[in-house]
Amino acid sequence: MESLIGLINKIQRACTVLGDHGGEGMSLWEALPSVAVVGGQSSGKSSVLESVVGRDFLPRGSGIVTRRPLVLQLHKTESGSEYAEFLHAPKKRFSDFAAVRKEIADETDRITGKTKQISNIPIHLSIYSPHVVNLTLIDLPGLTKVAVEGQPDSIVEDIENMVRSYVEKPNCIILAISPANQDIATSDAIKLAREVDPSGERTFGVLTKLDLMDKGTNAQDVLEGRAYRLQHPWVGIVNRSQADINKNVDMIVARRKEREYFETSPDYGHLASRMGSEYLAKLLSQHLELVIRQRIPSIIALINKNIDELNAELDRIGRPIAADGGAQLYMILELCRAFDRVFKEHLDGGRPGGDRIYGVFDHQLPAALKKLPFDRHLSLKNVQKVVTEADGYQPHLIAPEQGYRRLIDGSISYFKGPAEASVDAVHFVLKELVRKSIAETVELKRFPTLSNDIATAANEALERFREESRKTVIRLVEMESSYLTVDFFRKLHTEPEKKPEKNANPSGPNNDRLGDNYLRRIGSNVNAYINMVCDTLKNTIPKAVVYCQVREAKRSLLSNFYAQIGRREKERLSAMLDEDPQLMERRTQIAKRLELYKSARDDIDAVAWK
Ligand SMILES: Nc1nc2c(ncn2[C@@H]2O[C@H](COP(=O)(O)OP(=O)(O)OP(=O)(O)O)[C@@H](O)[C@H]2O)c(=O)[nH]1
Repeated sequence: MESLIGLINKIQRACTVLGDHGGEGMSLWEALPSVAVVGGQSSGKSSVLESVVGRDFLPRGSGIVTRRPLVLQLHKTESGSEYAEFLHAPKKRFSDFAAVRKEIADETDRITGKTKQISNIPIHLSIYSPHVVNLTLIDLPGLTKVAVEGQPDSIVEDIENMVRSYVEKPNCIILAISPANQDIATSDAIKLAREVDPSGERTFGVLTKLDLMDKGTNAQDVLEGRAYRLQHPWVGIVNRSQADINKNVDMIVARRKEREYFETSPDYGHLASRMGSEYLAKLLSQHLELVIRQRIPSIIALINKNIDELNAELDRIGRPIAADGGAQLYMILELCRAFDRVFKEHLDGGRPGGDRIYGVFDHQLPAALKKLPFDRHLSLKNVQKVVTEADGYQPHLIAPEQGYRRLIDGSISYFKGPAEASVDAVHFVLKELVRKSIAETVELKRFPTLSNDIATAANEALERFREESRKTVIRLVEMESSYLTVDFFRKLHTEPEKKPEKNANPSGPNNDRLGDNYLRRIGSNVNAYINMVCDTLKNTIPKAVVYCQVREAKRSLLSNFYAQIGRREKERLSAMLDEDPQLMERRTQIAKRLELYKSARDDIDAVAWK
């Protein structure tokens, strides 16, 4: 049975290491049964604790000495020397209890400063001794009614709130200390206990200073449960008086004297076997064990629930990454592939965005082609200018071959603009899809560095594809200039030329040769040819763009990147898998917690069903 309390001690210590001392959520700490010592200032709390332990070790002084909760874990040893250990200084064994007292005071100041502030972060002290029973007690600051000098006015309320935060937990056993030389109706401890535990099932009433009661009065009414009823019997205590403390009266001696006091007391002799600090310690220990045993199923359930939640969170933020280079490379490749999958889904229609590429071909390109200034380029005036210039000093005899060529070349060069614009438009769609795909690849979320690297590599590749695509579409346009479709012009020749209407053009034959009709015909011939070229390019530019950019993006967006990382050193691979430091910290925390819960579960399994 004793090992049960030891078990809870162990879990409590682990909770403190993890920074779990209650607070938000349902923590393991809060599920563990504990005994909290509550009482007004000078009610005798420290004295009770010390006589339960059988040692002087608590700081004494005026004002609020206890300013942080002290979790006191008593471990019964079979034999050997007595010593104490603090959780915050695990390697140090204290066998001098005066030094323990000093360490408690120093450690209190470490968090609260030398001010008279209070803190709810507990100090953990373990005492190993053959003279104690296994028990965990929490010493809390004494309830007070007024702030003393140097303390903020809020201190009265702050202390009460802190004490309440401990005792209101359903798993807290309340050791309510009241001095017998005060009316029990005015006891701070009873007042608070009644508030948080109205039925009195987890409150143990302790009456101190029985020896200081006025002559002729006694506390039988209280101790026999008539003055204030609790589920558990009241325990009367006689601690060392201030004079005893000053005379350094030994604890063991004090215990003996206390025993004698009850045995010989005319008022309490009949209750002697149920009075005194030794009896109190046994009573608490037994009760604590009982409570722990009752709580085990719910503690296990809580542990399991916490384990499930932590595992779920780990799944969400990702498990820790492997340490060896091969595994890291594998992981990077897997992550790249995950990204690539999402990217392809965008292009292939599984996710939105790929259709915007078709929008470029279906809408942007035709609209740009339509806007080209052919009407200006093939205006009568310009046709005349180009043809005349091309003829030079010797006007053409049959047909203005050079003029045609110049007009056609000039027109075709206009196609470069829309062709390049299509390349750019598709480039930006692809870039945007890369950005989106990275954001949507859940596996990548935890790796900002790798996400960045992938984005850079993908964008570099897209830039290369764009350059290739640009060259190709320009080439397509230039090809149209380099060799004209002969058939088109041959057919023109066979069509009968419309006779100019009589008197329509009264000018001479030379004028007629470059007359409006003649020029208009040249213009419309060129225009018809350009329309044909335009129809061709409207079809071939998308083919070139898809071939050079979209198809390549699907096929080899990260090929260069793969080749690069394949050659990288292990250090650079781990650097690529760098994570958000907060996330890494959180994962470490979760791992620690998981370990605590799992080992607690194992420990409980091992002990509870013996
Ligand atoms: N005669 C006698 N004196 C007692 C008894 N209990 C406590 N005292 C004295 O009462 C004074 C206060 O006792 P503490 O144990 O320091 O009380 P506390 O509740 O811990 O006080 P704070 O830490 O100041 O809140 C000390 O001088 C004790 O010696 C008792 O049962 N009999």
